[in-house]
Amino acid sequence: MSQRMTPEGLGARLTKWRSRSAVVPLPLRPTTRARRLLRDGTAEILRSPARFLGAVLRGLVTAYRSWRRWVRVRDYADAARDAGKFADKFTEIRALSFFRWKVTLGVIAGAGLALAVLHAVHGPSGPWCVGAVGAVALAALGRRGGGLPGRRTVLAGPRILRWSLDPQVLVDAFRDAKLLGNDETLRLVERATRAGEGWTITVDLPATRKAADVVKNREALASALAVDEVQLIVNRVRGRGGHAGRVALWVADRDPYSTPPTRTPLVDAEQWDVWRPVPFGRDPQGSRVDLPLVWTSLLIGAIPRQGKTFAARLAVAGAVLDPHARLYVADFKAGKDWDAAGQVAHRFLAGDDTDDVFALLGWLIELISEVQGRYRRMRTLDDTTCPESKLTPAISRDDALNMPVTVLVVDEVQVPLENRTSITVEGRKLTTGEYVGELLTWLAKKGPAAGIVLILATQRPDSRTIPSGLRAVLGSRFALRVMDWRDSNMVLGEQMNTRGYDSSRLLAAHKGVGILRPDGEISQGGEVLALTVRTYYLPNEDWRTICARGRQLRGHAGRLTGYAAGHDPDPPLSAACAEAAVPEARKPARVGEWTPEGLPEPLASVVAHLGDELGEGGREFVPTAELVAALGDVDPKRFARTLAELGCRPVRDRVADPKGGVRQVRGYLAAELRTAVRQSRTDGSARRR
Ligand SMILES: Nc1ncnc2c1ncn2[C@@H]1O[C@H](COP(=O)(O)OP(=O)(O)OP(=O)(O)O)[C@@H](O)[C@H]1O
Repeated sequence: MSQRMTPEGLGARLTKWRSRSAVVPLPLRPTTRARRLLRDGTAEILRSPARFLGAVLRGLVTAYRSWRRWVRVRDYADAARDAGKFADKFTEIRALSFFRWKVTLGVIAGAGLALAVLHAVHGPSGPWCVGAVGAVALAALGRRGGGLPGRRTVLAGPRILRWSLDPQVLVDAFRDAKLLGNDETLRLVERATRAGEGWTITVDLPATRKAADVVKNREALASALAVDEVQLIVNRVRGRGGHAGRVALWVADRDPYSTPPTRTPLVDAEQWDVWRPVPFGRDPQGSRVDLPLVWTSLLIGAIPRQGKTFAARLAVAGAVLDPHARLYVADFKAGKDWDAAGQVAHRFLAGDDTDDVFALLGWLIELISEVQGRYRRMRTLDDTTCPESKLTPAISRDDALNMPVTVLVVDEVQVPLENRTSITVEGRKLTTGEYVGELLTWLAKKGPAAGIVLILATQRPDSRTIPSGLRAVLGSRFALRVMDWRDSNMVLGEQMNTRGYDSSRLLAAHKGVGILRPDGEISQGGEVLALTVRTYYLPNEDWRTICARGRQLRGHAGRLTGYAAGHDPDPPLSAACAEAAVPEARKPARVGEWTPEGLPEPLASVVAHLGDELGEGGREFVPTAELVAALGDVDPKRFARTLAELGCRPVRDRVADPKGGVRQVRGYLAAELRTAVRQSRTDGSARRR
C-alpha cells in the first residue's frame, strides 16, 4: 500500500535527509550536535575574558616563582646541599645571587627607560602595545595544562612536573616520608584542582614504587605535608585509568569534621525504596556516601558513645520509609534510642535479660524457617520472575509471594552473644550465646540472597564476643572509633590497619566518623576498599519523625503487621523448648549420615574427612586441593573421574587465602557431594534388598 505524503511526512523526510546527507556541512545538520556546538561556542566566547585574566594571573605567579628560584640560585644551592657542600659553596652562591639581583635591577631600569622612549615617540599606544604582548606571553605561560597521560608501561622521557602550586613541595614531602628516593620524582597525571575545601591531585609514582605503600604510610606523608592525618585522604586509583602506582591525594584546608554535622536527607523524604542505597553520610570531601543494604549485611563496631546507634538507625531508616519492608528490631541497649521503631516493626524488643535473649532466639529460628521457605518457593518460580535463586525487587513487592525485604537490627549484639544460659540442642550442650552466634552465622550466610538483611552493632568487636565465623560472613563493615588497631581489624577485617585503615586513629571528638568497608560498589563508584565517612546526624527527634512517617505509609498500604499492629508477641522460647524449635537447617546430621560406612571410595574418604561439615548449614564448597591433600596418595585425575561418575563436577569458587585476600580455586559443591552420598546409600540399600 502506497503512503500519502502529508506535510508532516515531507518535513520529517527533509530533516532526515539533512541529517544524513554528506552534502550538508556538519554544523548545519539539524541534529542536537549543531545546537550543542552553538551553545558551547557562545559559552566559550562569554567565558574567554575571565579565562584570559586568570591565565595572565597564573602566568604572573609562575614567572615570579621562576624568577625567585633563579635569583636565589636555588638549583645550585639544592645540588650543593644534597652533596653536603653547602657551607663550602655559600660565598659563591651568595655572590651569584647578588649578581642576579643586579641583573634584575638593570633589566627593570632598562625596560622602564625603553617604555619612556616608546611613549615619547609613539604616545600612549606604544606602552599599551607592549603591555598587550606581555599579557599574551603571560597568558601562554599560565595556560592550564590538562595533565599528562601518566606513566606508560615502559618508562621513557623526562618526568615533567606541571603544577601551578609549587610541585617541589609535594616531591619533597614524598621524599621526607621515605616514599621516594633522592633521585626519584613524581609525575603529575592531573594537576592540582580545588575539590570541596581542599586540593586534589593525582600522581604517578616511579615504576619501583607502589600506591599501596603510600596509602599505608599516609601518616608519614601527612607529617611531611604538615597536616593532621584526618586532613589527608590517599587512595589508589583503580579500574580504568588507574594502576598500581597511581595515587589520588586530597589535602583538606582544615579538619573536615570540624564543621557541624548534616542532617540525613531522609528526614524530608516522603517515602523510600529499600532497594535503593540508603544515604549514610559524607566523605571528607563532602560527597554523599550511599550504602546498599539488600543482599548484604552490616556490622557496626565502636567504643561507647561514638555513634553506633545513630549509624545503625541511618542504615535502617530507608527500610522504615518503605512500606514493603519488614523490620525486626532488637535493642539490647534497653534505652529509648529505638523506641520509635516499635511503631513500624513486625517484631520489637528492648531489654537485656535472658528472656529477651530467648525472644531473639525465637525470631532467629522463625527467620531461618522463613529463609528456607523462600528458597523452596523461589525454586518453583519461572526464570523470568526469578532468574537466579535471589530475591528481586518485583518478588519482594509481590503480596502473593509474601517475601518482603526483611531487616533484622540487633543493637549491642554482644549481650545475647555473651549469654551463658545453658541449653541443649539436639543432644548438644551449649550456651545460649553460642547458639545465637550459630543462628546469626547461618542467617548472615544464607539470608541476604533471600532478602534478609542483618544489621549488628556492638561495643565489643573482639573475637571472644563475635565469633570469627559470623564476622567472616558479614559483608559490609563500619568501624567508628575503637581502642586499638586489633579491634579495628576485628570490625574491618584482617590486616586492614596495614593497608592504612585503622579506626583507632580517629579522634574522640569526631563522633559519627568511621571507616566504611562496603560490600561491593558504593555511590562513589570505582573500586574502593574502604573510605572514611561522617554519618549523617539522626537525633531522636528526626528518628521519631521518620518512624511516624513509616507507620503512616504502612497504615495507608494496609501493611502494619506483628508488633506494630498491636499483636501480642509470641512468648519467648525457654531453654526447654529451644531444642524442639530447632529448624531442620540447624539440626546436626542424623547419626551415621556423615560417616563413611557403606560408601564407595573415594566418597567414603571424603565423608571421613569432612564429617558433619558436609551437613546442611555446614560448608558450601570444598576445594579439590584440600580433598586431594586429605586423602593422601590419591591420583587427582582418577579422583576427579570417579567423583564425576557419582554426579559431582568440579566448579570454580572464591575462597579466603591466609593473606587476607580471596582467590579462585577449583572444588566441589557440598550440595552435590551430599546428593552423591545419599544416592550411594539409597543404591546400596536397594542392592541389599
Ligand atoms: N553523625 C554524627 N555527628 C555528630 N554527632 C554524632 C553523630 N552520630 C552520633 N553523634 C553523637 O554521638 C553521641 C553518641 O551516639 P550513639 O548513642 O549512637 O553512640 P553509641 O556508640 O551507640 O553509644 P553506646 O555505646 O553508649 O550505646 C550522640 O549523642 C550524638 O550526639
